[in-house]
Amino acid sequence: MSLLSVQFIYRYWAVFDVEKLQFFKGRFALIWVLYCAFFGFQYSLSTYFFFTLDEVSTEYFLEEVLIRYHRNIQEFPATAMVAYDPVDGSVRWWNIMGILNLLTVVNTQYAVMIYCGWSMHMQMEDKIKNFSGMLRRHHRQFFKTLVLQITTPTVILFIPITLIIILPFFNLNVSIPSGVLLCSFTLYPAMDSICVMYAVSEYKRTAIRICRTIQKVWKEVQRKKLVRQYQKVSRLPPGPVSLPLIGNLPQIVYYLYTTGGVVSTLDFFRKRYGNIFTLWVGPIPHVSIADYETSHEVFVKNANKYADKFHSPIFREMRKDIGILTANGDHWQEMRRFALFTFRNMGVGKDLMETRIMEELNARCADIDKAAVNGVTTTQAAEFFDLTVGSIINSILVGKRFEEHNKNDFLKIKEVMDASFETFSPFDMTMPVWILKNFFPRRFEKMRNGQESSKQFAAKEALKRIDEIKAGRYVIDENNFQDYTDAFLWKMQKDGENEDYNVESLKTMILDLWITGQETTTTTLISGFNQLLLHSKFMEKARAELFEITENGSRNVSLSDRPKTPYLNAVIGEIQRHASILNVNFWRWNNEPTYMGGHMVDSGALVTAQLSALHVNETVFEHPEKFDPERFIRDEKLLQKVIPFGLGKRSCLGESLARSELYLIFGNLLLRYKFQPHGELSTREIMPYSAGKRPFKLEMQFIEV
Ligand code: HEM
Repeated sequence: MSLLSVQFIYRYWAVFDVEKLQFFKGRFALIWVLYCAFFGFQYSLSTYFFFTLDEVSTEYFLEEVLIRYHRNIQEFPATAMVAYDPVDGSVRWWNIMGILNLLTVVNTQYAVMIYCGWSMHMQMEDKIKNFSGMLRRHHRQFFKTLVLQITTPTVILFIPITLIIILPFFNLNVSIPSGVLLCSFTLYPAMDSICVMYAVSEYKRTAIRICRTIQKVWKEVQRKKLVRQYQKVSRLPPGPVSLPLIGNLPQIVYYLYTTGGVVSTLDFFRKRYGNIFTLWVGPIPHVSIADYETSHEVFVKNANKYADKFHSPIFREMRKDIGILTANGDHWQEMRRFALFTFRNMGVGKDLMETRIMEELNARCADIDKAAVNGVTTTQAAEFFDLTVGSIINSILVGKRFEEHNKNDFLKIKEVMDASFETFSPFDMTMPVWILKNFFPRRFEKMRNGQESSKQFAAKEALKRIDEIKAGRYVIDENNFQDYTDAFLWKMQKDGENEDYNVESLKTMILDLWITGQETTTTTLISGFNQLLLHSKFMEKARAELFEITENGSRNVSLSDRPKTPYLNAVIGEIQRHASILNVNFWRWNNEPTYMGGHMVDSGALVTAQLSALHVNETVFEHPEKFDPERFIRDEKLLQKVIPFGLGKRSCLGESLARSELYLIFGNLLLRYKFQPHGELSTREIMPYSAGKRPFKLEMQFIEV
């Protein structure tokens, strides 16, 4: 403030008494500095002496500061003004003197400025009328600048400060929003320069020139981008008109809103632009293929080209390219090869695995039978299938089954994983990591911790085994691995720990296989029973077929029965087509320009076989919205066009296991029980806006046949 009042004095003399300014030449210019320093010191010393924290003010602010800022006021340097003693109401003169001193400093400056300013306002025009035109303009502009320069801080700085100082006098119980005040204080330096640029025409012209140059450069960049984007777009498969930088986001958001979900939006674009279409998500073109032939041509015939998946920045940061689900390159290849090899050795798709699946199913059915009242058990489908499928995958991975007595272990793993996945929103998946880390640090930490604890929970048994091996209480039988963990640890023992085989990648692999193997199969089973309950005639026909081939249910249905059950196969095919559990399939990088369905797709684009859009393509599946297993009886070849497990190098690793589970669970449950809904059935899509679907809430009754 004293700096501003110096400027007022200077201007005043420049107009009315230029002679006086001569006095301040050379070392006498220091007088201006001394003037400012004098008031500055007075202000600082009075703050230091009068506003030091004492017992009363500490006590007074302790709770308030703790509640508002979560800090203890005694732990950082602070000054405080408390006008009255909160206990006995006596005036705290020491603080009052400080306040009076501040007011004196401020008001002295205002007095000087008001006197100089008012005199100039009244008499300046008369005084400068004989000056040259340019000088007159300069004087006017400098005066205007000074008025603006003092008005701005008065409004955004001094009035709020005065309020803070004055209010304690009146012992008013008001809460001042300190965040807003701090913002307005910090605006001051910027406002000061803007005032000068606004009032002084030379500065104003320069500022406008700089802005115009920036605008020109920006336009040029946009024009080049637009041209490049146009060139790219004209070669890519068709799609809606895209804008620079944001691409088709406005259209995507609009159609998500108007059509009610991701699948209907993709279906809308497919109908409008054909079976292969491009959507620009931000600056990256995403090519969706929604017919079987082109998908096959791209992802099977040219499989090697499409092995690399696109992973969102946050997953790249957290997963460090380890595991299988969110990894690429040599490590991914090795992990996939090893997992397939191990699953095969453990009998996936063969008798050995059938025995494991049936053991789990029998155990669950025993629980159902035990709970039956007059042959009827009512249960949540999610609980039944979660436990069955979770137990299968857990026993394959770490050799531990879930039963009634340790059901809570399973529920805990699932709860931790669900919570972890629910923290990831589409926003987190698209934002660069530095933005999340710097602007949303708590959210970022929550997501990271969620991932870590999911990994820790899923791999708990494997970590225990490592300790047991070290303590000599467990020895791996290399001729008879009990589970995936045995096989992995054996590889680590044999070859030594290396960048592919180490404890961290074992933990990540267990988590990845858990995630991919559990929710997918459960969602399909629940969605399937929901449809069968809605269309019981198909359930009855499938059951009749099963009775016929098992001599009236005198034995279990086995995987070897598959060729003899075309109706059940058709029912499962239709369940998978209809459930189509991924709304959006994983994206792959297109690493070199390639023709797809007659269109050239540039390198750098993302491509996928859009399974959900493919499964509702009416040119392939007539009335796709209808649940109609008999479409596959009428046309046997149509079943090939249902591809719920994807295609090519990154297709589902657990396809064989999942197919066995679906066949044995649907087949044997239909053979053992009749089913009825308990409560309302749903036809509504769950989470239509997310990348994957979630299981229905389905309560049903198991009725002994
Ligand atoms: C009905 C059940 C299942 C369905 C519908 C399903 C579907 C899928 C789909 C669509 C993909 C992505 C394919 C692509 O990118 O084009 C996938 C990937 C994967 N699935 Fe499954 N899946 C199921 C069960 C399982 C099971 C039981 C496992 C076994 C543990 C499993 C393990 C995986 C893995 C590891 C991947 C990633 C493969 C990679 O990136 O290389 N899935 N699954």
